[in-house]
Amino acid sequence: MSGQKIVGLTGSIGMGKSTVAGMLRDLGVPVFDADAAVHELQGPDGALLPDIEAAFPGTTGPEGVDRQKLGAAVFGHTAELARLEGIVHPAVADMRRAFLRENADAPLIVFDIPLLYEKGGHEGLDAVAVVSAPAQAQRERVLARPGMTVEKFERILALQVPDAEKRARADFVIDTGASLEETRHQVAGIVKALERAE
Ligand SMILES: CC(C)(COP(=O)(O)OP(=O)(O)OC[C@H]1O[C@@H](n2cnc3c(N)ncnc32)[C@H](O)[C@@H]1O)[C@@H](O)C(=O)NCCC(=O)NCCS
Ligand SMILES: Nc1ncnc2c1ncn2[C@@H]1O[C@H](COP(=O)(O)OP(=O)(O)OP(=O)(O)O)[C@@H](O)[C@H]1O
Repeated sequence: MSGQKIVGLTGSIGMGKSTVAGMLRDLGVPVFDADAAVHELQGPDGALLPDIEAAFPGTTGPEGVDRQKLGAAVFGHTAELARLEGIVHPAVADMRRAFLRENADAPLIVFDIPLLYEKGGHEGLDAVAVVSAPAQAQRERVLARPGMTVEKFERILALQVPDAEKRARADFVIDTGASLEETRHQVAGIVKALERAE
């Protein structure tokens, strides 16, 4: 056995997961970013463009997937979202396996998986860390994003396992409701604890 620890990092929309992933990388922890994998697969020359165009005509172009258009086609539409997931998720799983092979020697690695509790993906994880903040902070952060509307935010929230349930199921909760420094401190503490644990 290598003794390597694999930790899942998750959290609902706008909770600060990407920010925490950046803090982990700053500490030298390799982080697999499922969202970045999706962007690569859907970007210019992305491997999934032909399949997505066939399933959702008019949603791709030279720049890759038009995320506004594809989002409008799937968020709030169960069958369409399931169809898109059937195209995207197996390809992401392949990229995750490749990442694991490339980082076989790291004592601690993190899988940043936005939909860990929604779609599964616990297999092979030693622990799960949930990034969380008060609902009001989440709402303000998300609604400040370009292209976001209250309607879209609420549709996405309805698709996600509630924050309270994520917190209850997690091994670690990282609170992003206070300052970035406070969050950085929590992240460093968790990394230390995991690297020490046998
Ligand atoms: C439809 C797409 C193109 C819209 O892109 P857009 O940039 O507008 O939104 P983004 O990806 O940032 O998602 C916004 C929020 O919705 C959530 N969300 C995305 N996909 C899903 C889903 N399948 N189920 C529930 N929530 C989802 C994200 O976690 C995030 O909190 C994109 O979300 C997509 O391809 N989704 C399907 C693939 C998938 O499941 N990705 C999630 C990570 S593996
Ligand atoms: N203490 C904190 N920890 C983390 N993020 C914070 C904190 N305070 C403020 N923020 C801000 O909150 C925002 C969180 O956005 P981020 O992209 O990290 O969220 P996310 O959970 O990855 O979102 P999504 O799931 O929608 O992709 C950032 O703009 C970040 O600067």
